[in-house]
Amino acid sequence: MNAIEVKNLFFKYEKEIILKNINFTLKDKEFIAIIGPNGGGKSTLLKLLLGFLKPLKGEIKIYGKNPKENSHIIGYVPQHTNFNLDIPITVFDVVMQGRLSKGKFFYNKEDKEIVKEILNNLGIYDLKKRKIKDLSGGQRQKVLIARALAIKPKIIMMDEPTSAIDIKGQKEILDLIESLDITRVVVSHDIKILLREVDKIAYVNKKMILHEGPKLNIPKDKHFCEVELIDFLKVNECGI
Ligand SMILES: Nc1ncnc2c1ncn2[C@@H]1O[C@H](COP(=O)(O)OP(=O)(O)OP(=O)(O)O)[C@@H](O)[C@H]1O
Repeated sequence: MNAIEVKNLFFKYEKEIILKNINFTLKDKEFIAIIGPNGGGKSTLLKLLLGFLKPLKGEIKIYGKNPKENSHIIGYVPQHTNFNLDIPITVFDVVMQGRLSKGKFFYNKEDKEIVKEILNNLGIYDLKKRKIKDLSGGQRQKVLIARALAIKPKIIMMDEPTSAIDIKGQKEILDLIESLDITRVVVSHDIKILLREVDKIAYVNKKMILHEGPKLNIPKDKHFCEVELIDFLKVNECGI
């Protein structure tokens, strides 16, 4: 069974069509990067995959079901810059939200162990008592990834995970995403993601241009260079 199946997907907010005839599939544990210009429809596509928006036409299946029916296996990482820093909440509490999001108000010993293990795996165990507002952008992003992983998802969807983070933090976040042994959908402005072990690249600008692995070699891939991506990369040759 495919992790994601999108067939003939169309979407519009008001009159203007935002996404037109989008088709793609993603297998279990694959990694897709969704790139494209501002306003091209990347976040809208992510919201459709998450079940936050309904297609105008077409079909989306996440592990064989509608996104809403399978929301318990979808981890979502919003942009860390949207985090409300006025709430004096600790790292542990934020990550624990991932265990409590199924109508459960109290955590048990097992939940605590799961959260501890994730904090350890992500190298942020020492931050567990720190307030979110006192963390760097990169640390905050790791906490949001940890929260998404706490639901034990089969698939994780991330919106601009490296935005507003310094270069060292960006590398750490990309390393972390690469190391995850689950299906990954990452919307990004950051073309460095193209140099990572992605299985597919979707360039979204109303329509989608899909590039598939097995191993991507963007600079040498003439076909991909010739399409709109070259404008996006803002270079004359398709080097990154
Ligand atoms: N809630 C909304 N109502 C109406 N139009 C919207 C809404 N959200 C987004 N749009 C419009 O839909 C288009 C696609 O927006 P979207 O946020 O999906 O693009 P994006 O590729 O994620 O852009 P960016 O890279 O700037 O985040 C844009 O023209 C945007 O103005």
